[in-house]
Amino acid sequence: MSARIKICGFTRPEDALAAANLGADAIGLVFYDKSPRHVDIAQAQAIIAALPPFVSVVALFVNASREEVESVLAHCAIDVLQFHGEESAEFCRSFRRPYLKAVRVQPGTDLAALAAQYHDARGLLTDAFVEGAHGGTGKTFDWTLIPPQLPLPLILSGGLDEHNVADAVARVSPAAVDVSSGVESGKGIKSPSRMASFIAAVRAAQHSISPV
Ligand SMILES: O=C(O)c1ccccc1N[C@@H]1O[C@H](COP(=O)(O)O)[C@@H](O)[C@H]1O
Repeated sequence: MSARIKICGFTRPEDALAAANLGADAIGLVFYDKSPRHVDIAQAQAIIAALPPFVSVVALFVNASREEVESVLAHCAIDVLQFHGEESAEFCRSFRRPYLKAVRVQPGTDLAALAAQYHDARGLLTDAFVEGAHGGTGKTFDWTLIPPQLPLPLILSGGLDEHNVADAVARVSPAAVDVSSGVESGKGIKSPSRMASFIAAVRAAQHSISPV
């Protein structure tokens, strides 16, 4: 299986369209108002309207209220929810949508236990633990903290970029990778050339692991 690619934190329709045209499988929209990549519903609708068919739209939340999540779902064509805070499994599954649970990994994080807790998630998304931040920091973490066998698909994120993603794919064999800062020219502004290099690096790493 080739690693699927999600690029997160779009604020402009033209960047999301460029990502889709370059081959991204999914784009992420950040509904967290403390993020420099935050979008409101009108911005999200414009970004989604620019996309071609068969590109998944992921809505990212950090400890949002039920009403906030439901409002986004009511107004935007969202395929997958991504929860980046301390949301319970019960809360995540209550929307009856595919969801990803993000975990900020540090020594002692029990990923196997978290995979059991969020067993109905579409994947466990591993990000770097950075004190005081919920994600999108551009920091990597120690990938050896990821157990070799997890009962959920692993989505690797945290500080990935065009220079380290091939190594990450070769070492961790994730089901998918997720990147935000590492393909930007400024906060919330995605660089077409960095996105192209990132996607090419993932594909090349995959090809060297399984050439057919
Ligand atoms: O992108 C953000 O601003 C953000 C804010 C709060 C929580 C998560 C956020 N982004 C997600 O963080 C990871 C890692 O991002 P990076 O590549 O290290 O910048 C990724 O899953 C983003 O979707």
